[in-house]
Amino acid sequence: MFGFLKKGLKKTVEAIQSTTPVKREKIGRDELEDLLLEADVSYDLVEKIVESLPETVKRIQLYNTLISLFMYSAEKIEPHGEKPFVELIVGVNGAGKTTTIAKLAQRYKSEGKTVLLGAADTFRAAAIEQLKTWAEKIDVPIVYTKQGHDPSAVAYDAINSAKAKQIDHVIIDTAGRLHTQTNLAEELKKIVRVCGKAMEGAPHRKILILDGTQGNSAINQAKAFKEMIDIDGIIITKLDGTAKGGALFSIAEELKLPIYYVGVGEKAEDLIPFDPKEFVNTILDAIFIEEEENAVPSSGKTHHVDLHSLTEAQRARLEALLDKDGYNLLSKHFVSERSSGETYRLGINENSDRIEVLRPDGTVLKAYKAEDLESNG
Ligand SMILES: Nc1nc2c(ncn2[C@@H]2O[C@H](COP(=O)(O)OP(=O)(O)OP(=O)(O)O)[C@@H](O)[C@H]2O)c(=O)[nH]1
Repeated sequence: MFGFLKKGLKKTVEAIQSTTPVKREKIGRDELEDLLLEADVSYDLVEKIVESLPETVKRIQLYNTLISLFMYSAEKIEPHGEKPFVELIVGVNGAGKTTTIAKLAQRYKSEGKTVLLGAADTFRAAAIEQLKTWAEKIDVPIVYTKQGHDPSAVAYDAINSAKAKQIDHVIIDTAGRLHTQTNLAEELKKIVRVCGKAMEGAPHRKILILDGTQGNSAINQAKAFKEMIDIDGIIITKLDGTAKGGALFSIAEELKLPIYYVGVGEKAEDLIPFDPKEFVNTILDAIFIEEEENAVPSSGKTHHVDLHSLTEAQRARLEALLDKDGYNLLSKHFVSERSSGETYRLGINENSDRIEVLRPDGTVLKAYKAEDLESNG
């Protein structure tokens, strides 16, 4: 799971690292302000975050501030009682609604649940076709009608069909645009009412899909949908395609809604549950040296290795082992050894057979199994 979010935040992490290329234990407020803006956290929120922090900020202090922005985190709603569990998906055209519906359906299927789709974006023929294509691809039933027909009727039929067949989940697509905004609001409200008639309590979740590449500019659009119908939570798509991942902080804070999932690619499996802790830590990993590794002294006798004396193969292996960040950090400090007199070192620990990257004070930054380096060396 961790790897998936990391992949989704790759561009955001790169944006942060363009401002702060070397990881550290503390960061100054000004620099922090720059990197948060670079990651598309909204200006007002950046001010608010920075104001609450001291002049130099430690990882744990920033963690506490950032995590509190996600206090509207998602409760895990377990479908309970009567089937089906009905989800209504709303959002503007192009936000990734159709793809996200397919991803959700795929997720439920992989959990052993049955799913039925409702194509209630009857405004555009292409929307119906696109959802039908996905339904076929992931092999789930779909209820649809002709373009221009009543979308509420589709929602009603979808729920009834699922009730009759004892299907676990119904996911209903809706239009992202109609002739006017008022029409859209009326249509969505009507669909909600009709879902409630088909099944008490439905729709169980009204989910807004936001295009992650829009960053903060998606907030006003989200507020408009929130006013139309009472949205329960958000899914942010296309996180992989943007350096604006920091906008998730502003989105969560401004809308006071949980983020259920994030989309990190175009394939059906590229939808991952949003975990605020993992999100904050991935951002912090781009800035700070990992906290739990702080101040762990090296144990045993360490035999230092000269980076420049490694063979090409060992170097390549080391680079793969330490990951780019670790290797770059090591090389950078190693090269500057003579000028600064302080260097991060690579050591082979004779007692534990570990390879250790040591800070200038002798504490361990990272440790790896020695055999991993030697096997290919
Ligand atoms: N990279 C990436 N692309 C995505 C993601 N989610 C959706 N897309 C792409 O975004 C484009 C728009 O997605 P759709 O699902 O067609 O959007 P929509 O909101 O249903 O659009 P309409 O059908 O026009 O309402 C498609 O090319 C998708 O493949 C994601 O998480 N990552």
